[in-house]
Amino acid sequence: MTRFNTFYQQIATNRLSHWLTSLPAQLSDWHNNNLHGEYQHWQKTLDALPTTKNGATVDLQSTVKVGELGDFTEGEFKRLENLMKKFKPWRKGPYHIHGLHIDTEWRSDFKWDRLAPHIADLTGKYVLDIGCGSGYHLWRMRGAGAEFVVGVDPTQLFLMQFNAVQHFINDPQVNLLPLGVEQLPELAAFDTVFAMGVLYHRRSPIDFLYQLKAQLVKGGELVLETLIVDGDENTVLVPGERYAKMRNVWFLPSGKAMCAWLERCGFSNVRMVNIDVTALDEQRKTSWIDTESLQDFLDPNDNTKTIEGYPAPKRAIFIANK
Ligand SMILES: Nc1ncnc2c1ncn2[C@@H]1O[C@H](C[S@+](CC[C@H]([NH3+])C(=O)[O-])CC(=O)[O-])[C@@H](O)[C@H]1O
Repeated sequence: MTRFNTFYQQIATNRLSHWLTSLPAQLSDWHNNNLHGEYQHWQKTLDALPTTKNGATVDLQSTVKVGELGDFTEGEFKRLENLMKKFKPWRKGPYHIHGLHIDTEWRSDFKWDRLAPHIADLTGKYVLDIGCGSGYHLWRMRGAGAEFVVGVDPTQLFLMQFNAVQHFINDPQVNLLPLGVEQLPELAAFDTVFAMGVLYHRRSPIDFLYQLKAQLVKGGELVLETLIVDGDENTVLVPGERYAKMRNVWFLPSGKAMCAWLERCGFSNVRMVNIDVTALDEQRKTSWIDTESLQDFLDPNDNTKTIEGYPAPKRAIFIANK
């Protein structure tokens, strides 16, 4: 909880101070009633991570990298690797921690490279990443100059992975809170809001778009990334029980439909800036996950289809202003 106390102190004196009316009660309720069965175990793993004595160099501009190989003794390095493996599956990354390459299932840097040329300059900005996973993109936002970076994600293992990386980078301007988007009050305080890979998990996508808008300052920028299908402004796929073996997938609009939804919700300057069919080098099985990956989610005889026969994952990035 100490980490959240520091966060409360920080926001007490910045433009997020109004969040203090609801956040401490929410997070203490989370801590008292919702901790994952493995939480205490994970916390012990975090506490056992080795510590560097001297300040390490941090590179967040082209990668997420802290320190160098050789900063730790061989024994400490082995301990670092074994402890980090206890937080498997590592889905979003990669991370380079004192020479340890956490080769995650996803190359999240590919997504960052696709969006970076199109977004407003983040220098000095307050940014929010909704559904941030382990927080890979939070670090890249900070690397791009953001002044204060907040991520929210309800999956507690991802909070642990973030805390493990934060243990080494130690940047108080980057924070992850264990909250779902539906738990956010209307903060109207962020210059840029990112919502990537989340819309298709929401049962009410239009309500979701209003929730995102409510976090932005007037004129602020939304960066939304989601799965799309081919079609016109009236095309939306609602898959059956599973899509690419995922159970919680609801709405896959066409690019045109997604733009129309954003406009209908009152966003302006709506544009689709990138379309990309997910390739097998972006999402793949590595030694940092024990589960299946994209290759297993596609039709083995036709990689243009999911195993259920739907169009294979195609993702698009949308930018709009409040
Ligand atoms: N109610 C919710 N509120 C907020 N987040 C949620 C919610 N429910 C689930 N999530 C979180 O949304 C993230 C989606 S993953 C995208 C990660 C990153 N953004 C990426 O673009 O690589 C993509 C995928 O798994 O398909 C997960 O971390 C969930 O815990």
